[in-house]
Amino acid sequence: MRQERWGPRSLDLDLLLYDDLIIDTPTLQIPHPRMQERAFVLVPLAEIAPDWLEPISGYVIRELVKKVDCSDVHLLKGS
Ligand SMILES: Nc1ncnc2c1ncn2[C@@H]1O[C@H](COP(=O)(O)OP(=O)(O)OP(=O)(O)O)[C@@H](O)[C@H]1O
Ligand SMILES: Nc1nc2c(c(=O)[nH]1)N=C(CO)CN2
Repeated sequence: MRQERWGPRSLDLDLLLYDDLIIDTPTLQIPHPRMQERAFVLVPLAEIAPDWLEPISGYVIRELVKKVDCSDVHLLKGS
């Protein structure tokens, strides 16, 4: 539970992609509408699924990650 939008909460699950489906309902949007602008989503996603097509933009993840500023996303030391 959390008190404010984008504030701390115990668990946050965001569904990013499901195959090449596009779903747009009041309670579920897939692809996640803000994934394209989020380096903290795209950088790790590009590690595991670089060739996955984001069906709204028509770009694969390895291309989307190049379009955002990734300077704040770092691997933790030792990983
Ligand atoms: N792809 C999706 N993944 C997760 N929740 C979704 C998705 N599409 C729609 N929702 C809806 O969004 C609600 C969660 O909204 P919430 O305000 O917690 O977003 P958030 O995770 O804080 O921010 P953001 O959506 O920007 O990552 C869920 O209750 C769900 O109905
Ligand atoms: N760094 C970071 N920023 C966010 C995150 C998140 O998981 N990490 N989740 C958000 C809403 O889902 C919004 N902003």
